Amino acid sequence: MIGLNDGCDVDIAEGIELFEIKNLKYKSILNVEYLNIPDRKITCIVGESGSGKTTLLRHLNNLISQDSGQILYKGVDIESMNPISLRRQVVMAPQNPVVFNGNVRYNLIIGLMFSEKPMVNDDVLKRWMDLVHLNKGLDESIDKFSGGEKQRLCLARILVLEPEVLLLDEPSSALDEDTEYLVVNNIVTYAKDNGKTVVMVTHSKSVAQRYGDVIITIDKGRVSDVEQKEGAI
Ligand SMILES: Nc1ncnc2c1ncn2[C@@H]1O[C@H](COP(=O)(O)OP(=O)(O)OP(=O)(O)O)[C@@H](O)[C@H]1O
Repeated sequence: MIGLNDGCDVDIAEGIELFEIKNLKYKSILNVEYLNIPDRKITCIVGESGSGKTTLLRHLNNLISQDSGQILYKGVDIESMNPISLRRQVVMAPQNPVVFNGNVRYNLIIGLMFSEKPMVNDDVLKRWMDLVHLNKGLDESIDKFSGGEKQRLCLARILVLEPEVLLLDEPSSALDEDTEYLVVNNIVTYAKDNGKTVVMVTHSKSVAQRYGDVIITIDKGRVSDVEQKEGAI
């Protein structure tokens, strides 16, 4: 059942905090006193390997629950929200792509099949594939896909769902630099044009500088820096 506090109908002004994190502690991995993530902006999370970036991202759609503290989404404590309702609005593309036996079409629509959203036709699927520069046929088997192709397939599967918030964990880690820029550029452009919020973990400082409205640096589980681009918010 979708609860009253599921955040679906709450409309907030662009740039106002979409997520607010207060005194979050998780094992010895995360210790975040305060952090906010603005609505309809591109927030990049950077930091050394093992600093806690993925763990922070996984908290935002309640894939992990904090030991203490609070995360608010549109002012609502996510612990009080129906997790399914939350994850329909806040969708994560994990670092290691998950693919399913079958063809490209099946891999693209499998998320839709479990959502309450209407099915889309092949033309729409092809448009999402173009957006992530995946030049494959919908009937092709994914058996022989490279790591980078699987990664783009997974990104397209998330985009098909058109969620309010895209949590992207190293979305271009398996891509060469040129493809990385093309794909990230297209996703960012789509998000900006359609009022979506992106929270992206990236190893690439240049990607963060180029696309992030806000750049959050995590160091040993703590927020060590928040850079806000001039005029971004
Ligand atoms: N479920 C868990 N239980 C215990 N330790 C964990 C768990 N998940 C992650 N860790 C540890 O927490 C730390 C942070 O992991 P996390 O994956 O969040 O880092 P990261 O900054 O995303 O790293 P990378 O850039 O290498 O992906 C690491 O030391 C990791 O080994």
